[in-house]
Amino acid sequence: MSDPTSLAEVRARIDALDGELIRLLADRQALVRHAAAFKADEQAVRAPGRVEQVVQAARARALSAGLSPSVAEAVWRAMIAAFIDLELAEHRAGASPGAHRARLRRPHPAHPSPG
Ligand SMILES: O=C(O)C(=O)C[C@]1(C(=O)O)C=C[C@H](O)C=C1
Repeated sequence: MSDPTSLAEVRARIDALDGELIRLLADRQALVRHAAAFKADEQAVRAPGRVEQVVQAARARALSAGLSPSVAEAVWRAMIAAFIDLELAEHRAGASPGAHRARLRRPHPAHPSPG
């Protein structure tokens, strides 16, 4: 990666990377929602053993990619916590990923779609 020559360039490159991260996170979210549909209860949704496995894998990958392992761990723990909240909400609603998408497409009562 070439060195940026101004703060504006740094920020433009960060914005571009954020766009890629958002696309990747949307793909990850779709998989997480499918995972929720295979789980029987809240304990299975939380899966603390799996969380530790994913975090340790992120630390190891970070190390070989030149990313600080502690930054990777903090980011992964925050991301997984958010996905667990999403899975729990889906579980409590008793919804499949398809049903959830249908719910998301429905206009919010406070913000009806125009026309
Ligand atoms: O692996 C799972 O079971 C997931 O639901 C994915 C995921 C994750 O975001 O990596 C989310 C919630 C936890 O249960 C564990 C891991």
